[in-house]
Amino acid sequence: MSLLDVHDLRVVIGGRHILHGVDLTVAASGVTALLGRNGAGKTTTVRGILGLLPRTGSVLLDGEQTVQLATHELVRRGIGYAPEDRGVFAALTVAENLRLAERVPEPAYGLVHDLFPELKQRAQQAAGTLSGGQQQMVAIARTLLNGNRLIIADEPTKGLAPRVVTEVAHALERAAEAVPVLLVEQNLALVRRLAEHCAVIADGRTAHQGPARDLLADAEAARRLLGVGRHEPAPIPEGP
Ligand SMILES: Nc1ncnc2c1ncn2[C@@H]1O[C@H](COP(=O)(O)OP(=O)(O)OP(=O)(O)O)[C@@H](O)[C@H]1O
Repeated sequence: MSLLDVHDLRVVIGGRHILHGVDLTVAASGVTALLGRNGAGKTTTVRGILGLLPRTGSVLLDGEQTVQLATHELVRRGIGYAPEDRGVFAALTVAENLRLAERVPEPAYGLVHDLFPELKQRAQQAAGTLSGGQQQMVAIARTLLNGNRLIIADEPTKGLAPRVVTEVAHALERAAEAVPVLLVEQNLALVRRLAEHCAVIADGRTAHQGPARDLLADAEAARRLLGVGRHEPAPIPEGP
């Protein structure tokens, strides 16, 4: 079953056609990975889905057309977004960052503190003094507060040390038990561990969709679509 069905998504920026027809199905549970080489159009796809860029095509959320909706309406309909730059307010505390994200009368702090006990311990710490991994946890935690139907996480492990990648992977794995996740990711070890389904974008269109396991097991396809294969990343340990 699918939660989000994107068909023929197109985005033009400054007269340049960035997306030429992206098709993407996000499963109603677990993690769906959005893959592609640098500059393929992954972030533009996410920003198009969220209405942060002018777009055409079809974006069905639970069967309902949303491509005409503004971003704040999509947020109200339950799409949570952890952007690539994390969007954390550095001068505010962890607690203040979370409070600013509250949209519902009873935010799910129980779930957030269960998944990220460190954020409870660091509630009064300025978010700018957190490590990259901890800031990423704030970004993911914000998406979990409001009972969202879908979380979109854009390269949550980018620039993080391997040990921290493991922590974020574990957090995402647990988050996906509560809410379906669309995960933009270049780290194939993380995709292998977390994602059941995947879509690959190349040059602004969908080049492949299917079970993540099948793509990662096909070295020739992975090399052709993702430019990887000879330097397999080390597996991410279970944990922590
Ligand atoms: N605001 C913009 N103005 C002009 N070109 C843009 C803009 N945003 C993205 N692009 C171009 O669109 C293409 C796709 O960019 P996008 O950021 O979606 O790729 P990506 O797959 O997310 O890449 P990465 O993995 O490097 O983040 C790139 O060629 C990029 O230079």
